[in-house]
Amino acid sequence: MDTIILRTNKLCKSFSIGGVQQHVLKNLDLSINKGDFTVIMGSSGSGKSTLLYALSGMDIPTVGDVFLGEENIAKLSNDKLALIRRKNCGFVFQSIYLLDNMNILDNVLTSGLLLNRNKKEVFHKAQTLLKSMGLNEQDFVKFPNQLSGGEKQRVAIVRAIINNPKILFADEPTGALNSASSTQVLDNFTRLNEDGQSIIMVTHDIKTALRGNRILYVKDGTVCGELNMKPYKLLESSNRMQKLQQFLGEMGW
Ligand SMILES: Nc1ncnc2c1ncn2[C@@H]1O[C@H](COP(=O)(O)OP(=O)(O)OP(=O)(O)O)[C@@H](O)[C@H]1O
Repeated sequence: MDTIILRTNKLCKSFSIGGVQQHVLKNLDLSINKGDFTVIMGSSGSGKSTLLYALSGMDIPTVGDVFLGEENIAKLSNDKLALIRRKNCGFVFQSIYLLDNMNILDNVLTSGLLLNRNKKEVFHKAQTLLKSMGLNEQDFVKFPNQLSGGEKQRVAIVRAIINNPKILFADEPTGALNSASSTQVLDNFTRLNEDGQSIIMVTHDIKTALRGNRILYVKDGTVCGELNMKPYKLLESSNRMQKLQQFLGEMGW
């Protein structure tokens, strides 16, 4: 049976601009299963990033609940929320926020040591993960401005997973990358998911979305449709593309 790791209950998010309320998410009920590679799609401005931020505790809903396991993260103090987020959530964004004054290894270690004080263990894990992402030992002492965009994003993924997050959240992680670098980054997401990592990713890019096994479509403040597919490696890509295009067509994309 599927295990639900994240669940919303009547999730609403509104913004007030100049006294005018904009209701972006409206009574949204959603469950995310452990091990899924969930992709959130929808037209520009439909609320994809707003949903991702509410699901991950990066932002607080206006009304409603978000259960991460048993914990309702919509109702926590800022301090408690920050701790829960650090323990359970990893983040990868389109803009790559590495610390420019630290080398690659230190960027990863800084995150790892926030939760694990065993320096030797964190050091070993950081090196292993960086290598598994295709980075060489010579790269470890380089600074972010000495790496390509794709290499930097792979470091950002390592930093996001160094503390074994329950869920890896990604917002357009290949949005700023060229095609070859995007493929490398996506191959790493696929590999992590095959190893059991639950992933929730926002994208407007079909090639990126193909990596998911569950595609959610956001429209009118809610999830108005979903497509379930076999994991990426188990369903041939032309078949996958056809299914996704048909689904997106039905959704009015
Ligand atoms: N902090 C904020 N303050 C005010 N309005 C906001 C804020 N964040 C988002 N919005 C508004 O909420 C709506 C949804 O934004 P969101 O970024 O979630 O959309 P999106 O589907 O991710 O769009 P895109 O694909 O263009 O990135 C937009 O109209 C946006 O202007």
